[in-house]
Amino acid sequence: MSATVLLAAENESRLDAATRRFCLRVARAALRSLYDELSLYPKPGLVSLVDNGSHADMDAGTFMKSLFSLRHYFARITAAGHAGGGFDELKRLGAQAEARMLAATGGVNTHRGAIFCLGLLCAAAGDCRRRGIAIDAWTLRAALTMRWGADLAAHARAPGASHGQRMAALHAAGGAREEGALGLPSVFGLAFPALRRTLAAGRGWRQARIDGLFALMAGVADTNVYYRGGAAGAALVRGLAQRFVARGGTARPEWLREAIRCHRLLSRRRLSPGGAADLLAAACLVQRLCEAEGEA
Ligand SMILES: CC(C)(COP(=O)(O)OP(=O)(O)OC[C@H]1O[C@@H](n2cnc3c(N)ncnc32)[C@H](O[C@H]2O[C@H](COP(=O)(O)OP(=O)(O)OP(=O)(O)O)[C@@H](O)[C@H]2O)[C@@H]1O)[C@@H](O)C(=O)NCCC(=O)NCCS
Ligand SMILES: Nc1ncnc2[nH]cnc12
Repeated sequence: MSATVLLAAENESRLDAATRRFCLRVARAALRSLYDELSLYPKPGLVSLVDNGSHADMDAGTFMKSLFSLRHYFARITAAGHAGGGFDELKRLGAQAEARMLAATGGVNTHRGAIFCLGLLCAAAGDCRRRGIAIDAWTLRAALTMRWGADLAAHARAPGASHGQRMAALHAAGGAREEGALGLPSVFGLAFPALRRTLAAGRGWRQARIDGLFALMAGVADTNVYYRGGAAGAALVRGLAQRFVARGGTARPEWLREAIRCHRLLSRRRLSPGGAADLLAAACLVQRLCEAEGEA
């Protein structure tokens, strides 16, 4: 990826070479994080490189097309955060990215939640960089809430009839909008700590992502699950994940067998925790940004 190609449409003339390299580094970390999520198996009901889980209209190829279509977006939204861009600017870039994703996938929504959550994290990284602040989980969250928190709260209250908004009204499930308004609590408070704990215990990146995903499924109001399975489906997903976590997650030798059993059960019921998948990718991005800062 060349910097000129990635950032051609916006900001290019205003960015110095070091900032441009920074935006590209963040964009690469975002794409790798989406791949971290896609390539993980088993993921209950979700698409992976192994199978399509609960989905008839998408497979790993659809996700790869979607991922590729987002490569310019993550660099641009990082640059927008760096330039002190307001919420309307971030929303505009996100809406463009959604349109590209839908064009690339033939109209299938693969990454709407990820465009939102990872986009906000990229913008927050840009904001930290502009202010000369080291990037870590705390500074990213602070940048997000201080810079765009009020607009995100208003965005969460806006009326509308998306799947997410209908589920929020029916089941009091917050979904992506509430996540954004509260500064991505499921990323910073559930998934990222789970990733860190498993890595600190020496169990490796695959197990870390599995523990991160189950922590999210146990704790998140995923509007995608409500949309497909109603309150009973959401309770089933939460209950399975809570049991997996309570038994020690991947610390137990039987974890893989149990995770595959959950995957088969949710796939049979056509339940898909797509919001949790997007939030897992966001937590992977926080981890990757923290690692990159450590190496810088
Ligand atoms: C804020 C927006 C993301 C809109 O959110 P809203 O809730 O109003 O709208 P939805 O159109 O329903 O999309 C929300 C997507 O967010 C994911 N999600 C769900 N719960 C959570 C959660 N707790 N936290 C984070 N993310 C969550 C979820 O994405 C996954 O589901 C996809 C499939 O969804 P869907 O098409 O509904 O499902 P199917 O079952 O396949 O439906 P059928 O095919 O059967 O019809 C899956 O691939 C995941 O991606 C929801 O889809 C946002 O749109 C917005 O306002 N954006 C502004 C632009 C922007 O992003 N700007 C950048 C930063 S400001
Ligand atoms: N791997 C996946 N399968 C289904 N929906 C998703 N949304 C985001 N990632 C997903």
